Amino acid sequence: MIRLDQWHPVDDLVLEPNAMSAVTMSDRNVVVAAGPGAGKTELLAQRADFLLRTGQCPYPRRILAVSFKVDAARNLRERVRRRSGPRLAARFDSFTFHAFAKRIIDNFRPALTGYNALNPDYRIDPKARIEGEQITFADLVPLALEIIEANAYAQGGLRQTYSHVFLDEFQDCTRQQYQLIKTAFSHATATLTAVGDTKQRIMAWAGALDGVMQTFAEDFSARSLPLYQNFRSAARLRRMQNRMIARMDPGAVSPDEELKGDDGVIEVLDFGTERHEAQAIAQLIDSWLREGTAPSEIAILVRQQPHLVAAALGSELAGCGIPFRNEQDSQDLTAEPIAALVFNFVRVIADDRQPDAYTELMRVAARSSASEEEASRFDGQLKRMVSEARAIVRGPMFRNGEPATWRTLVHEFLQLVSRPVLTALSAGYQQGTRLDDLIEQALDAFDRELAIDGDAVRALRRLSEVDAIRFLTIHKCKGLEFEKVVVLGVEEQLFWGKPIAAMAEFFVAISRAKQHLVLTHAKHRDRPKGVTGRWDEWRTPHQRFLDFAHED
Ligand SMILES: Nc1ncnc2c1ncn2[C@@H]1O[C@H](COP(=O)(O)OP(=O)(O)OP(=O)(O)O)[C@@H](O)[C@H]1O
Repeated sequence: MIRLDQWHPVDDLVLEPNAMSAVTMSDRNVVVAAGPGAGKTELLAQRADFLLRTGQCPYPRRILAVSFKVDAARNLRERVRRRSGPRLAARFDSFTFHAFAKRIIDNFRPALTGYNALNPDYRIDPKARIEGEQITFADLVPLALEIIEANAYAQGGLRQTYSHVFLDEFQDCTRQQYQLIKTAFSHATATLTAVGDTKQRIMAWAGALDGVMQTFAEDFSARSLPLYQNFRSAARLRRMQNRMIARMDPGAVSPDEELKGDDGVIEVLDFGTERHEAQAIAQLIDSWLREGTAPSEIAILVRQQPHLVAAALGSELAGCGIPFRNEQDSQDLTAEPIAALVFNFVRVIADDRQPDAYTELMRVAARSSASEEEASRFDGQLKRMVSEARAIVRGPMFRNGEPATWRTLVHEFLQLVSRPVLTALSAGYQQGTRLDDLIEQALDAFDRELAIDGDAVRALRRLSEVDAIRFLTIHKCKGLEFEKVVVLGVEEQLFWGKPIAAMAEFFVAISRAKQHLVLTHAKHRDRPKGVTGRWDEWRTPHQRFLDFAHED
């Protein structure tokens, strides 16, 4: 532990005065409002380090951080681990609102009564609620709230556990989520730090509370500390963001002299059809990769239906052998330890130059070994299984794109690892059919990728977080950043709805780019096969948004 005056920002980061005050604030709630790339998430990571290292969060108490998306929660957890090391980071719990609510339900489930009572092995299913047996994601926060409101033990437990609470992307907090935080912590000893940007408020349709940052400041007597920097984007990109800010929140505009410079690229590309668009963007991506840009630093953003809008680009990239991940379904899945285990096993079988995957496999799979002798026996069994499986997939009878064989091999491997080890991978795996559902989802995701070109190694690269470029909806890209961003389809037919909401989404999309932003539109997009709902073939560029790209 170090004294307060001995603490310096980790990695020698220079923090602007308000950021430094927010990071080192000892006993007051704080709300930090700032634009994209201002370092709000970084501020939380630095604050975690300050609190843990100086003992402001005294052992055994913990810090709770609540985000909206799985990726954002993981991002923050990893930043704290990198900054503070695993020992201190072990007292940092970074959850999504859903995961936080589920924890409360799992720990205090007997407090739920009547229609809300749940069996110990209840399931979560997006489709429907079945009394006692199954709830939907939308039920998680209200049920957790009911527990906290009614049960003094639950309330006391939370308050004793957490001395500090962080709220990331707070502008998108819904009424129920806010109520949960307020009920759990308002009269408590916990100190709260909320960060957000009202211009990035993109969840209004899902009930994000209007003016929640202001409400929080009043309810929690929080000190308001705005930030002014943008550490992410190059000058040209910042000027574009600034032109949008002038429209969305004139008071937050930066003075021109702070945004001078020729750094950064913005391109607006106009195409006749989605096929021309796909060919040109695939070529552009190919040139970026050849120049040395890492695949994980390239993102394709689409407002809605990325699997349809970006389908032509997906085929074009597959044709060029460029791995990509459509994160409509895989983003949350790859964060699951069981999916990582399944993919690592297939990786080791399909490609024998994967020492890291093999080591990871051993690390996870050998957990049940009680003694060295047992570990070495397990090691032998695993080696034998891997070499037999490799022989099968390299044998003359095996066609690479044959999903059934891969499934059998994976199931044999999981059996060897044993059920208790698998269920110990994550707290939720003991419950209901969650573990088996995730195994099936991982295998289905692999099958889908395998069906593209029948090549298991490429299928895995597409599922990887490092080797593949990412296709994301704007909602999924919140809080993330990339060197190169392509916003596909800046068209009236995609950016429809309430103008303020559509503008906020466009703002979130363009502000993810560090260096290079490409905005596209096509005049015509063929109706994809099998789509019977609304689909406009003829498209109009969203001129108002595209105009922000042009310097005056
Ligand atoms: N004080 C700092 N000095 C240098 N770099 C910083 C600093 N703070 C943050 N950064 C870097 O700037 C980038 C943006 O930071 P961060 O993601 O925390 O911004 P944010 O405010 O959460 O953005 P957004 O709201 O757009 O998601 C990151 O790459 C981060 O590492």
